[in-house]
Amino acid sequence: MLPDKDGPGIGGGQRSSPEGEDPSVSLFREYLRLKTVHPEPDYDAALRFLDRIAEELRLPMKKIEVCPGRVVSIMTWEGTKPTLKSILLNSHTDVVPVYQEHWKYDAFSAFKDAEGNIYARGTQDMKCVTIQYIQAIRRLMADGWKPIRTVHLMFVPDEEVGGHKGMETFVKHPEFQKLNIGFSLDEGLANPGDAFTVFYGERNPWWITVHCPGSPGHGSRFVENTAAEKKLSNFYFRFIQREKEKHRLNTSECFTLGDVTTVNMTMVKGGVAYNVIPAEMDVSFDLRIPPTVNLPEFEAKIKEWCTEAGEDVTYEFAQKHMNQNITSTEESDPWWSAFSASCKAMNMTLEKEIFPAATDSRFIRAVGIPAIGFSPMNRTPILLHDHNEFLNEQVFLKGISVYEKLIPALVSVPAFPDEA
Ligand SMILES: CSCC[C@H](NC(C)=O)C(=O)O
Ligand SMILES: [Zn+2]
Ligand SMILES: [Zn+2]
Repeated sequence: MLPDKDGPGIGGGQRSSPEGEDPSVSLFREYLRLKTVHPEPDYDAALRFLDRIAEELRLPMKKIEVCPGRVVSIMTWEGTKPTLKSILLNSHTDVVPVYQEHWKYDAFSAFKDAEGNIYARGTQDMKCVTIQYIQAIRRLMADGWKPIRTVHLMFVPDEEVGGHKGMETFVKHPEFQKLNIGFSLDEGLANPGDAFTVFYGERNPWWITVHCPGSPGHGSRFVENTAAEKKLSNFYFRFIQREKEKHRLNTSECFTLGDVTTVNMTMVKGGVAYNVIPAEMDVSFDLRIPPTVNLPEFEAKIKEWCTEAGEDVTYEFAQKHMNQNITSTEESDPWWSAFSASCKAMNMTLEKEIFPAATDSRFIRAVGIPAIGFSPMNRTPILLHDHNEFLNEQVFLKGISVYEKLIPALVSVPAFPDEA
């Protein structure tokens, strides 16, 4: 017996689904209620939920504990030609914290308003995509369709805190090699217009802390060479004044945020009292650098700005991604051609961009696997990490139909000469 087309199959039964609601929406809302929120995500709840789905779909589920308490789980739908390269459908299970006082509803209640807008942390980033993959697979199974290439649904922890105990470590694991992945899909962003955005690369995240030592003393005196005044501000202005990037972004028609460098001062530390000049001030920056920028040259500039600010000014990295691989979106590329043709057949307009922030796709691309960032949400404001994150149920449901076409298109990419 095949799983039911929409609702849970064996052992399922619709759980607490409001009258008349699409079972896919109910499943989505159930997943949104799991508190996989940092700093202490309830990953066990997510694993129990995913175990149940694997049972319903009758798919084997592999679990690999990449770090203590950090499990990557993989459901595998074996293809009829399992030696061919597989398709990875990746999603992260964690979500970022909320400022509950700024939300209209409880951020973990998955409240649905009269317009069908579902409010919860993770509606856009990226619990929607997880459930859309699952429900598309469920429908394809119910139709009796069989994949040629193997499909892996992967669920990873800790994307929101840099992926060190998640995808970054897992791509180096022998179990990752065994998956024999040829092409990967992962998260993208909503698009407020009619089009859908697809991401073929990402800016490199660099998180830097600059240490500025200085002369201490009494807060009432003229003190030379203080940490804050002479060094920190020197460095900051050198850094920011050289950034003409906002102007470049605003004056070029074809640029999006992913094409320019951004620098933001995000943390300042130092000082013990109003009247004690601190012996050191530390300032941290979040830099995002497009794949076209020469990274060693960029770092040389940072070094120079430090030296100009003061001989003893130093810096250290908390995050330094160096790989600049991008995924081909040439029509001659078989993966892209299958992806874009399938979207065209669904009358979807695609806008190709560099992702302005960072996702786990950067680790996938870094090991040489093509990856596209795509969350099928159009006519939706970009609200990831924001207050009142929501997704409309109709947009969500449309996304399932999109994957129902997209997955068969990707698994049907003919064997490459080296796969035969
Ligand atoms: C650099 S690791 C943190 C990942 C996070 N991703 C997103 C999509 O917000 C970010 O870009 O800040
Ligand atoms: Zn995300
Ligand atoms: Zn996020």
